[in-house]
Amino acid sequence: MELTLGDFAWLARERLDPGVWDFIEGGAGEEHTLAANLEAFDRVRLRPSVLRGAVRPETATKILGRTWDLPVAIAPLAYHNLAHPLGELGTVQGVTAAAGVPIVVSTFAGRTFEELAEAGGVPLWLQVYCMRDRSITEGLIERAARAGVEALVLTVDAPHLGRRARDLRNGFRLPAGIVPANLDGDGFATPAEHAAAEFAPDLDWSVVGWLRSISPLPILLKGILTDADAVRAADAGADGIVVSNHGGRQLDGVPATLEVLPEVAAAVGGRLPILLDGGVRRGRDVLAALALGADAVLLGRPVLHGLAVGGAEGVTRVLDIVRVELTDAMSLAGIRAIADVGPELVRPAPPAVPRVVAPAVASVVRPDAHSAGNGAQPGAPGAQPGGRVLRKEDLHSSVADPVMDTMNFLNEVTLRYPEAVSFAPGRPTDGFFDTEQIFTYVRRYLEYLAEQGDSAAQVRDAVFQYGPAAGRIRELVAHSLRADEGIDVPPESIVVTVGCQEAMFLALRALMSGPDDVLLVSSPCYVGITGAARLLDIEVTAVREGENGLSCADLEAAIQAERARGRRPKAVYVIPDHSNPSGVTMPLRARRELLDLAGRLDILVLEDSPYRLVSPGAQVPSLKSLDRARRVIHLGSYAKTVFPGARVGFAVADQPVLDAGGGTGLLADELTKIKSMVTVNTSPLSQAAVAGALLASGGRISELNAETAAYYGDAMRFTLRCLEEEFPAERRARLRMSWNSPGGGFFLALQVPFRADNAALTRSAQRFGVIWTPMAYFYPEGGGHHTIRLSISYLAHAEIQQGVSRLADFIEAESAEMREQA
Ligand SMILES: Cc1cc2nc3c(=O)[nH]c(=O)nc-3n(C[C@H](O)[C@H](O)[C@H](O)COP(=O)(O)O)c2cc1C
Repeated sequence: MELTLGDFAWLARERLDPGVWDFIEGGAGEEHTLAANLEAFDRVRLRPSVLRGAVRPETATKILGRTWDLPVAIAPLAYHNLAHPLGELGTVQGVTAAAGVPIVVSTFAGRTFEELAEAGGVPLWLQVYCMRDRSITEGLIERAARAGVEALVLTVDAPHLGRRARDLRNGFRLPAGIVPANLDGDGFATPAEHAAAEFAPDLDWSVVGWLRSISPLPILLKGILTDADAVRAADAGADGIVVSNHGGRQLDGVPATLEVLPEVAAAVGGRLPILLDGGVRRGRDVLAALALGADAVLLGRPVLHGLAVGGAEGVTRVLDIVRVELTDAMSLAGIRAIADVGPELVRPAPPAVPRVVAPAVASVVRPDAHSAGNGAQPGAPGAQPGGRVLRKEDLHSSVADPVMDTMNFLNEVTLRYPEAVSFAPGRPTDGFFDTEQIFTYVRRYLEYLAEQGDSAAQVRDAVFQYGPAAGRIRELVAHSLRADEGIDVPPESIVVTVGCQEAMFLALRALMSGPDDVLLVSSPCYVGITGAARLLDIEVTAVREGENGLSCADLEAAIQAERARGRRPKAVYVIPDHSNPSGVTMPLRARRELLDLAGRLDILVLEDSPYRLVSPGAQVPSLKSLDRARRVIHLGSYAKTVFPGARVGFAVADQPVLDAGGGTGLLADELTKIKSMVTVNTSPLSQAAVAGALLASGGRISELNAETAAYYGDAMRFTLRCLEEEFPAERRARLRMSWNSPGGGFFLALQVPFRADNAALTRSAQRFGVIWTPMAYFYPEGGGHHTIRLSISYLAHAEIQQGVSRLADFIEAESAEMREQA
């Protein structure tokens, strides 16, 4: 059961399309003002008077000659039908059932004034945006007045709409069929564009006189934030003002409305009624606003939340909650009637603490059931008002880097559209996992230790205790590398890591020693390496990949260019086999050239190759196996070959390191030192499981994966066949699309004529039930906007077939839309 308006917010979020949720919830800029509105109310402390006998407080109040059941009206909100098909009709019905309070109907209402007047018994006011073409505004006001509207609320803070990042990121457009019911014309689909074209940008105070000249209705000005403007409003003849920052949707950085209220109230000195909106979420917030000088408040987003959750009844419940909370607060504070509320009710506010507001869908983890039910405010699950809150800008800049957020959006889309076929996850198929295997593997390893002569206590400690930082299973890894890959290195040159990600991190930390050091990467590039570089403040230079992976000529040019700028390119990172994300494989000749270039230009090569042994057929020799000059640091992973839950990877770092005293060690020793301060050691239990798998296959991980590799190979071929069938040559040419045909790995790259960004992905998931990864995520220097990454590893044939067919519908629709816009 919903007990607070916060409960309604959570539920609404689950029900609404993410783009619509962001449109409703979002604010301008970095949403500081949006957060400030809420936080200002959080900081208010009330001073109750006890033993006042206030048994049943009276909540009615009189505004502009009319009695309201509560000092609360409904703020103008465009297009209620985004929240519920009933639109404003539901709001009117819901409010009528709850309380006699006015509803301010937006210029952009989705229902006609006539319908609304017919539907309910509460006063309707009209919110007015003044258009460049005043005859439109005049016509709107006349029509509203004929339908019985009782007051005009001119919005004065919107010469155009504020820059709302969420809408821009989402490419938000009003869904088909959502149009203003009381305006003629078109071009409404993108509210910001429409406003820029149609709103009068040059209004001055004379607009009040103009309104007065065309309508006898009371005029309120909405969007006043300073004492000076409040006085001007009174002088210009306004009948009331609304202290508002448009719910944080216009100029980001203006103060919370509650903060400016006392100064405005003092300046107005009772000449006009003062309404306030922005952040009212509880009955006690109403009391706080009244105590600080408002005559009433307007309720904004919570009304849409109620509508989304339960239509008209939802709106009734939202208002009921406000009424119950207000009555409760009045009664506990010893207040009998609204007229008794005065400044003595509030204590001076404690200092501001930044507050978290409902975050953009693009960057959140879904609310869990726990936080949905406990009345927490949206976006701040578990946040304690007054507790320590950190500012993001005070944290390391990497946390605000889009590269760190890329996968969140994908996860969010995947969770939101569980029915969609997803070509996004690069995870291994579950088909070959068997829970019993883990026990078998661990047992196998422990038996091996005993066979090697370890005592019972040593065997026990091998899994129960911390282990050596460099790893316990280095001999087995070395043996397997020799047997499978022809990589012949001593065990001491190996460090067993927590996944390959830690191996990358250690290698970068050790190699990159100064601000001029540069890491070269291919572009597109796996985000794990660019993310690790970002965490370590390492500069990355991207080199465009061709059909055969990195071109050595381009790489050489990039290295020389960096050197010419006084920088030190130290290493290049490559995935030479069936790369993530592009699926590209470097031919043998290119590998030899790369090693030659590394020698000539004195750089190291970081080779990451997780897909080799789960790909069908013979593989091109790895760079490390061809490396005769210890130029290659091989970064290994058992995620695809054994199982990702083990989180076991390794680095082969056999490069000698000389110290100042002339001593020599291996780079692996240095990585081990760093590791001891990062993860101490890789879980011995996980190492035991991986070691068991290595032992079970005599070190030949390729043999262990023969069936798996055949499965992935088959999935790749089947996907390519489905693409051929869906897009025969003629259709492919018409749509200007193409794709590559990797012989293994998990990924392929599809070129499309339209922009394959997050907005397109959302449309694809929502309307066509198919999810993919925008390749642009993987371009460190920007680009890839017309490419899609498809992963084949996780889907059965039937899903692949259905997914490709949905993809075809999506691509047709996007291409048609693109043609229309051209
Ligand atoms: C989805 C949405 C649409 C809005 N549409 C309008 C509008 O058409 N005209 C207007 O003056 N204000 C509009 N506003 C601003 C509200 O009237 C109000 O100032 C704000 O929502 C109050 O803050 P709150 O949502 O924190 O209660 C809109 C706000 C939202 C959230």
